[in-house]
Amino acid sequence: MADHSALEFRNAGFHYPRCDWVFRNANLRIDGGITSILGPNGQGKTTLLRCIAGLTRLSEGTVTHDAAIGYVPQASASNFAYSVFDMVLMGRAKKVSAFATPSRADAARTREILERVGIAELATRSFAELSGGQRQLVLIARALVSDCNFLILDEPVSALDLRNQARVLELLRNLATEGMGILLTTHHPDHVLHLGGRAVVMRSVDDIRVGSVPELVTDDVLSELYGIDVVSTTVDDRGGPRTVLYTRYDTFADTAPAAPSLQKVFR
Ligand SMILES: Nc1ncnc2c1ncn2[C@@H]1O[C@H](COP(=O)(O)OP(=O)(O)OP(=O)(O)O)[C@@H](O)[C@H]1O
Repeated sequence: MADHSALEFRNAGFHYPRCDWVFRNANLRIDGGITSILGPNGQGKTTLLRCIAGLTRLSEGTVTHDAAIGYVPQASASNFAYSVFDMVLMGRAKKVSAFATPSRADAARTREILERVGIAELATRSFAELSGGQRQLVLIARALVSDCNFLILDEPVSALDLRNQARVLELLRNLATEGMGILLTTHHPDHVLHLGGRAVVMRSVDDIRVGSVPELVTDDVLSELYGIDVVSTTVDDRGGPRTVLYTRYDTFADTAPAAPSLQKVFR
């Protein structure tokens, strides 16, 4: 698996028809390893991902990459009556020539990935009848079976219970160790600390920062980004001291969202 793929935005901007810019003047380089995108609701995380994956065309600027991208959308309700096995097998479509049927090797790879994602027992179930969390795991499997080398995931754990969140985080870390590039959006800064690597912080239309997680994902940045007090503390974990985040939910009413003073935090 290649470990040198990079995604690059130059002077990139996007707006929906007859709407304001979602982002503009974005210059970002995202290398292999794990990169997590943080930003408030509606800031443009999904739009940015879709532009990087080539599913949505930029309004200005360029996006370049040399990666085979696997895209995992947010899991949503579905009427697809396909079995889970067939849904995942469809991820092989690019590998199967037109009018050909999937080979034994395609089916074997599908079984292997179902095992790896921990959903082998769902193989014969109808995708339409799955829970949101189960669907999310199936969509991850469908991207992986394409043998991509850069996985782009939109809120991959948003519908998952704690154990399945841990399962997906572990899977992403292992894939990154094997050389897969990982780019994800999340509303869980604690997951970003756990994953390490790099972060993209979407602060405003023309203020998108990239940096290492320790440098960028700090109390001050998070508090100003979400407009609520977030404090980090150190706990003794089995592996030694670990930084964890504590959100002071009771500060909701007295904290202004996204204060302009964020500039000083980034300086
Ligand atoms: N099809 C569309 N047409 C017009 N505006 C859109 C469309 N899709 C999204 N938007 C707007 O673009 C902005 C960015 O949306 P996007 O879904 O990328 O944000 P996000 O950061 O992923 O949000 P969330 O965290 O809530 O998932 C929002 O203001 C949203 O209302």
